[in-house]
Amino acid sequence: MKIIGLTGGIASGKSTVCRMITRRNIPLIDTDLLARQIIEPGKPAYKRVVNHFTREILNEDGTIDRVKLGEIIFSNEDKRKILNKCTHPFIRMEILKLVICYWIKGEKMVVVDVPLLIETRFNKFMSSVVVVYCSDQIQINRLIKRDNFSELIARQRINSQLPLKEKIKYANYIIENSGDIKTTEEQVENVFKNLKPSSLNWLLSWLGPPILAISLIIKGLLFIIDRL
Ligand SMILES: CC(C)(COP(=O)(O)OP(=O)(O)OC[C@H]1O[C@@H](n2cnc3c(N)ncnc32)[C@H](O)[C@@H]1O)[C@@H](O)C(=O)NCCC(=O)NCCS
Ligand SMILES: Nc1ncnc2c1ncn2[C@@H]1O[C@H](COP(=O)(O)OP(=O)(O)OP(=O)(O)O)[C@@H](O)[C@H]1O
Repeated sequence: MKIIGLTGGIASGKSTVCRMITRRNIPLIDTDLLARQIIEPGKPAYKRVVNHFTREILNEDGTIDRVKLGEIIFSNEDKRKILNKCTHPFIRMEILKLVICYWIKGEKMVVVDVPLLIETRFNKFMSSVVVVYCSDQIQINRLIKRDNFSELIARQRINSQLPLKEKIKYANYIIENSGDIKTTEEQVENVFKNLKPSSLNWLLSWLGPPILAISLIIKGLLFIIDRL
């Protein structure tokens, strides 16, 4: 199975492109959604996050106030690193579980939408990397408009990630999303026509998920050994 990593910058258009991908009946794993699920009360990362960030980040009903947590971590790099440490191992495990489910179902391709694909070096586990790109000015304008941020806050959030100009260096395919939706849709069509696995390719890439699983298990064991 081919595992396609889709990434980009904040508000560069990943979700917009993902909607086009799911309309093509290609399975998609949305890591922003996984990140939301693993910090729900009772879920594995919840306790870790609350221990580090205190009950100050909780809503009255005990759920994590995502707006408050966002304000803390996007204005403080050390705190952002702490949140990443609390959440990323669990997100990786959820991705792995879903990839294996799709593999068992016999899917030939799965797209994993990971905003921090390059920053976390998760791109190494992907068959191909697709970067959704747009110009700096358009990225900031779209972010301000969508989330109602001031320019300062928008810049702070953009600067918390590797610049898009750096990310495209790791891309096998770039989707240029500075233009209109129709132009983006045409590029999505072309990229995924190219990525469609041939039968021979499919046979070879069948080994993808087990290799991903073994690599992540080794990484987990090394992490545990390091902490002993
Ligand atoms: C900080 C949180 C609570 C903010 O939640 P909120 O609902 O406001 O935003 P959402 O999750 O939809 O993220 C929006 C975008 O912010 C960017 N972003 C999110 N987390 C991070 C981070 N740790 N570092 C840099 N950018 C990030 C991504 O581009 C993402 O697409 C949430 O993003 C979170 O838990 N982040 C840590 C987990 C993570 O790294 N997620 C990214 C996917 S792996
Ligand atoms: N080609 C386009 N033309 C006009 N508006 C667009 C285009 N692509 C995306 N947008 C708008 O820009 C905003 C950001 O797009 P989107 O939410 O898809 O980005 P994202 O990369 O998923 O963001 P995040 O990193 O925050 O999850 C949205 O309001 C979306 O409607």
